[in-house]
Amino acid sequence: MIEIKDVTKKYGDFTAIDHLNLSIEKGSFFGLLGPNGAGKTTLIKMLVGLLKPSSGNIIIKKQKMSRDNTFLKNKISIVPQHINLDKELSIKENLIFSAKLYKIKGKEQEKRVEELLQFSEFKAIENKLSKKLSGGMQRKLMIVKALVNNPEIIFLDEPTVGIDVNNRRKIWNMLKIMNDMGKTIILTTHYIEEAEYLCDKIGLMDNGKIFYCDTSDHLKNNLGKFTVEHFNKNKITEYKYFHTIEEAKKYVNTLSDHYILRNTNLEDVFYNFTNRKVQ
Ligand SMILES: Nc1ncnc2c1ncn2[C@@H]1O[C@H](COP(=O)(O)OP(=O)(O)OP(=O)(O)O)[C@@H](O)[C@H]1O
Repeated sequence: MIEIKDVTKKYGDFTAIDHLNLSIEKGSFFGLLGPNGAGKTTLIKMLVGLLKPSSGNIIIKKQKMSRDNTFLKNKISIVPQHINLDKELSIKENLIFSAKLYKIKGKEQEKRVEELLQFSEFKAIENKLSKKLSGGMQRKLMIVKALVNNPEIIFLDEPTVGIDVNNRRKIWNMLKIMNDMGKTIILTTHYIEEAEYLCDKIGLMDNGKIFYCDTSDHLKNNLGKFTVEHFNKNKITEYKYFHTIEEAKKYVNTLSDHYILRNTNLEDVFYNFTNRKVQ
């Protein structure tokens, strides 16, 4: 459904995206996981036509994405990193305003807004001004707003950044339901748990490249399902990875220092490749 073909983006002399290739299938929930500055936002902006690649092509539904491809722009939606609500408008008015931008009018507009208010459980507080909502609720409203044009593909740039665990869970549940409804979802995150919980495929991103792309289980199993973390004599943490618990236990029996034996996570995979932490 989405093909990124040898895409590079330069800001002056600086290469933010470096000859990147990627395919994303219809109906998938794809995560771009990487630390600040990896190039995630730049890539998302190119995918939605807000930025032009310096070279290479982005093909969505067999069409080249560009700033003026209105056919494609009607099939997609973006939930940006910054709050894009009109804070002086109520929840319902924000949705109506967004519908108007897509030229959805009359009875169709009423029906769509009503459906979204029900789906999001905002109905009971539909007249509340969006500036009175908590940060988590504002993020949730941004996602609901992105559904107004009934998009096939939704791009979310760090959708739960700075949100407490409780509201994060609520947003995750909503995104799962949207994916179950058939929407293709692409999100960027630097939260390991978010990528692991939501995404069926994850691209590990650093320095403008996706250096590894697979399911969360494959990414972890290829490294070794079990991790032993221990402080060596120089007080430096060393990590060793094992495919079976028996191998891991055999190894810890040889250690005299303090150690932790645990399941491998995506942070380990990322660190093993880059020597850097995601978070
Ligand atoms: N308009 C710009 N001009 C120059 N450099 C930029 C511009 N936008 C981004 N960059 C640089 O490109 C690199 C990638 O930035 P980008 O925002 O895409 O990363 P990111 O992974 O989304 O990080 P974050 O989560 O902090 O947004 C960074 O080094 C950033 O400083």
